[in-house]
Order: sequence, then structure tokens, then C-alpha cells
Amino acid sequence: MTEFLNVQLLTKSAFAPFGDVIEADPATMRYINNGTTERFHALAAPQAVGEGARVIINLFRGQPRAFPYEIGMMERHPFGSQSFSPISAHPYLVVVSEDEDGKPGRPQVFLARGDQGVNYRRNVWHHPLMSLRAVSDFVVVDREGPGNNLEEYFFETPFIISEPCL
Ligand SMILES: NC(=O)N[C@@H](O)C(=O)O
Ligand code: NI
Repeated sequence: MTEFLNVQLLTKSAFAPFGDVIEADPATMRYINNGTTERFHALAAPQAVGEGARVIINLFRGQPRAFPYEIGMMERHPFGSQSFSPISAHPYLVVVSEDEDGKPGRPQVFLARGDQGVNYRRNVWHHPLMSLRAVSDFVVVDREGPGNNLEEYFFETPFIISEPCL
């Protein structure tokens, strides 16, 4: 039986089980550079485990997804975190799942604003990048190093996101 997923707004509290929201949170702000710059401090902390592992910074250029969209798989990165920070100012979707005995549970879909980034903590189930509306660039901070840092799971029956809006 096809299951449709609803979409919720991305908030720090709702996303807390999965990682961090990278946004200009006033509670994290301190002035630097003689008061000319606001520093929103330590919004997330990259993780990269394993001998020889390092944190790297990438650019991802995502093609917009078409809807209705089938969420047929999820993935996770056992050895490192992965963050996505939009630099094209377009909204995008963030799809995550709790872990249920080594498999992803029912996906949860968040609509992220174009000024919100996310950091998936290490080993958190998520769907690959889901850009909306237009080709969108993201600064991606994740882990490079030895070992297979990609685990994928394919659902027997895909979930459907009918529309990306709320
Ligand atoms: N494969 C890759 O680098 N990207 C995915 O991990 C993703 O989450 O988009
Ligand atoms: Ni990923």
C-alpha cells in the first residue's frame, strides 16, 4: 500500500534527533572583528572517524526534483557527518529516518529555507540531496578517508512525496 509523506518546516528542535540546523540563530551570535561581523558560533561539529580520515569541503550542484517523488531509498555514512549549506538561496527538502534495527524507519520530510543548512550526524539515515525549483548549489562538508562510507537501504515499497510544499 502506497504511503504518502507529509512535509513539515525545518526547525532545530524537530531536527535534533538527526543533527543540527545551520542558521543565524541569535542565541549563538557573538560580535567579532571589532563589531563589524556577527559570528554565529559552533552551529555544528563535523565528524570524521577512522585512521587517515579527514574533513573536506565540497560544492554540490543539485538538479531540482520533480513531484510526485518516490522515496525509494535512504543512505547513511558510518564514518562521518555530512552537512549541506545552500548558497543559491532556494528552498530544498531534507528527508531523514530514525534507525530501526539497522534499517531506516518511516522517512520524515522537512522543507528547508534557502538560508538554512543541515548537518547529518554520523550514521544518520537520509535521502540524497533534494533540490527544488531550480539547479541549486550547496557547500557540503563531509568525510574522506579509507573504508566504505556509504550504506544504502532500498524500501520494498517506496514512499511518495506528492508536493514539496506544506
Ligand atoms: N554521494 C554523495 O556524496 N552525496 C550523498 O551522500 C548525499 O547525501 O547527497
Ligand atoms: Ni549523504
